Amino acid sequence: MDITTRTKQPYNYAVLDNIFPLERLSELRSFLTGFSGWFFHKQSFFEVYELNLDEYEKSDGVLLKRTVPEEENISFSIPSDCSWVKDDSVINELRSFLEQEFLVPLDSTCSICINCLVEGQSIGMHNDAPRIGFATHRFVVNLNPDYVDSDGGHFYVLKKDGEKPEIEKMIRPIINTGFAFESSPASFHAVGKVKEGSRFSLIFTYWHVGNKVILKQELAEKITVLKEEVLRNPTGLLPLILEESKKLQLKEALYENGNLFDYALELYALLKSWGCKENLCFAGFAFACWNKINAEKISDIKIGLGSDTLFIAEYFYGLAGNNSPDLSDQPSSIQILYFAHILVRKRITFFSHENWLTEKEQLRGIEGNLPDEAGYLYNLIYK
Ligand SMILES: O=C(O)CCC(=O)C(=O)O
Ligand SMILES: [Fe+2]
Repeated sequence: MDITTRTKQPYNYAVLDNIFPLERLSELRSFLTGFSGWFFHKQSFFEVYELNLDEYEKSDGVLLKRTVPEEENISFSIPSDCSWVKDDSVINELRSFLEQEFLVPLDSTCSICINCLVEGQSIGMHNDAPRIGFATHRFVVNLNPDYVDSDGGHFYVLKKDGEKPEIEKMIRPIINTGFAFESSPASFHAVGKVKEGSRFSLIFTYWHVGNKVILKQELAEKITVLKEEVLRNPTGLLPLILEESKKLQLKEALYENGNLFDYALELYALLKSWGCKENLCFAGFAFACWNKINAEKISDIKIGLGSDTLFIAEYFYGLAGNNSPDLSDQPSSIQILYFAHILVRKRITFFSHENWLTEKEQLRGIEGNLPDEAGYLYNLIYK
């Protein structure tokens, strides 16, 4: 494999050549030309035909599509001379490349898919910025022999600081060239309209170990459910807090990519689900509001909260204001609250390797003081 471009600007990416033995890709391309099991995938900014190889399993050398009830009497298979795309050796080699190129640890999961864009189709500008549990790194291999510029379907690396995107680099989707990149809020790219023939690309998708796909269920969905549960049956001080939140218009207050009310309530609900004492859970809620509301309003939210709750919240607020607080000599209640705060923010921020490293460093040594459920998440994200 040859690296023809390698850069961190405007985001981490590499342009590649001679990725696989050419015959392998030529065989795959010939097969795809006559393939009929495509899935039409349309979204606001793109329209493509997709072949999701995750739905296929190796069986006697060929790749067989797992049957789904609605397709009981159709079966799709990919011949043995193309089954190499799902070989562990291929998946592991590309993973190692991405790990070395971008200096990140990647999870064992890999998702593989083939895109086919026919005349008139394109993929509009997007960045694939990873939310919790979403893929973080991708390796795209082009599959088009005899490609000429008039075929269209160029791949564009885009830079978007302000309103107007600029073309940073154009890549022709010529067979055995490729593009590897790290998804982030800056990783804008697009595929121009196909003008002639069909444009195929083979895409390997990977996840950073700190943003594993199961975090969607284990964290994002769980937190949503927990929040709904506490709302359905508000006990203790919660009814009062909900009333105060309305007055404070927490739902209207933006926080990261969400609002302050959701963040505060999720923090409360997560701490509660870990079996934390009510005062610690409320301290979580109070802390979350501290930053965004003015001093007089804080006194409103103080109504009803016990002094120990306020003490924790106030103390924690001071601590969290410090960019890299040393948590190791803090009381365990503060460590737990800090960890919950990091987790809840994950749902409303984008994953980044740098943030993950900082968190890992900050949270070092607190593991033994976490409740079981929190310890499980800690291991899932930082181990
Ligand atoms: O099909 C392609 O060439 C690129 C698709 C894309 O946007 C991606 O893989 O993130
Ligand atoms: Fe993309």
